[in-house]
Amino acid sequence: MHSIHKYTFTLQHNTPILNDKKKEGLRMPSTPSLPIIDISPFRITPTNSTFTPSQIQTAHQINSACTTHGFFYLTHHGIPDSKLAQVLTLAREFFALPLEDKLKISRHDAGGPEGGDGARGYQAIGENVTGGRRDMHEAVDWYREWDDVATREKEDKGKRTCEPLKGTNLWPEEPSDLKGVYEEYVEEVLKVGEAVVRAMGAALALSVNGKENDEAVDSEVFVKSTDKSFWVMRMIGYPKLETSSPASSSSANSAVDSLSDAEMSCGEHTDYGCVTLLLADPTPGALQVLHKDGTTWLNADPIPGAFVVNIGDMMERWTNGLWKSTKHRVIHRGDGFRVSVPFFYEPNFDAIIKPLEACVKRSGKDPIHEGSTYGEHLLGKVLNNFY
Ligand SMILES: N=C(N)NCCCC[C@H](N)C(=O)O
Ligand SMILES: O=C(O)CCC(=O)C(=O)O
Ligand SMILES: [Fe+2]
Repeated sequence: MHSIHKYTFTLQHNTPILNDKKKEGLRMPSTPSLPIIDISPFRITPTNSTFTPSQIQTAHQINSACTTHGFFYLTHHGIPDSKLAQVLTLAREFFALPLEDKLKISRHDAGGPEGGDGARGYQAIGENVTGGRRDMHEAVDWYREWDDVATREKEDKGKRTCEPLKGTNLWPEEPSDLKGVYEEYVEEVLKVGEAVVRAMGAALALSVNGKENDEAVDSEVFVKSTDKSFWVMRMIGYPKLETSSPASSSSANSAVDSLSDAEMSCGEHTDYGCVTLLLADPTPGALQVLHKDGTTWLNADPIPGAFVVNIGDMMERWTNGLWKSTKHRVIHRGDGFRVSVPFFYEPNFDAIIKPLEACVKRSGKDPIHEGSTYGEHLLGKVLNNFY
């Protein structure tokens, strides 16, 4: 297949980024790249509880990817390339509009029934914060409509306020076809998310069950907890960072880590929920993934037609750390304006997430969390996300 050849070519250029300034110019020995996983065996809802050989193969690949990197490429997901291209083109067209037009869907007009600041809507450059520092990107966030959240009556018992997540999604008038295309995209990508968490359930069951555990993992556990996924879709625009530092070279290998005040397109973070399905334009070197060694950053350059997938905090909690929500960041010093559209396939807002008993045993560690709802975790994050 000609496409395989293309993938191999791309991955050979997935070289580690050096952190130590003194090593600048040297090349590290090649570090394993992110794996490529074909999800097609899990796109069909199972009719019985046994896995096919191709499902078992995919499940093993997922277990290995989630154990080592927490990141992988996903192919054969069923969304046509033309649709992916259209989503990115519309994002680019939106961000090219004058600021005053983009502010027509500002998040400052979106919060809850009373209006005011919310998490839904447009966020201008410098408004997003990661790790206490401003990010150099602009974005629009859409969430599952709040009216769909099943058991929200538990809210506001003096402990939390869901206000920032209430309100309705804000859609731009221009480009005029953005809303229709994106709403259709949400439907399609939700199915991909479901296939991925079904495969992850299988992966966990196959790797954990039958290994001196009293309890087994229910391979459908993630599907059940995401059947009303409180998803988030972000449309992000990244201007090229100014290369103000002398250490910065033309490549992504600049010793940016030694410059504690270096500008970030998006500072290092983990994602919050289950599974992130990232669609990004072809700009190389921008998205960087922290290697297991804790110091080396790997480029997660896009592969045409594939999603970059990573697991979030709730997966780490469920598996009691067997799988890690890996840190990543964006430093865009490449050419042009970069756009990406991550889709966060998350648990239901009120799903209680605690370490699975079988995973606790398998990990040989105490439970890493006592359990709480995904909504609580999300609110704790969202409230610190804006300047
Ligand atoms: N749902 C997710 N992952 N949204 C994007 C998170 C980007 C990092 C965020 N500013 C933070 O500080 O966590
Ligand atoms: O734009 C990207 O490549 C990744 C963005 C990201 O990590 C996020 O929004 O959580
Ligand atoms: Fe992220």
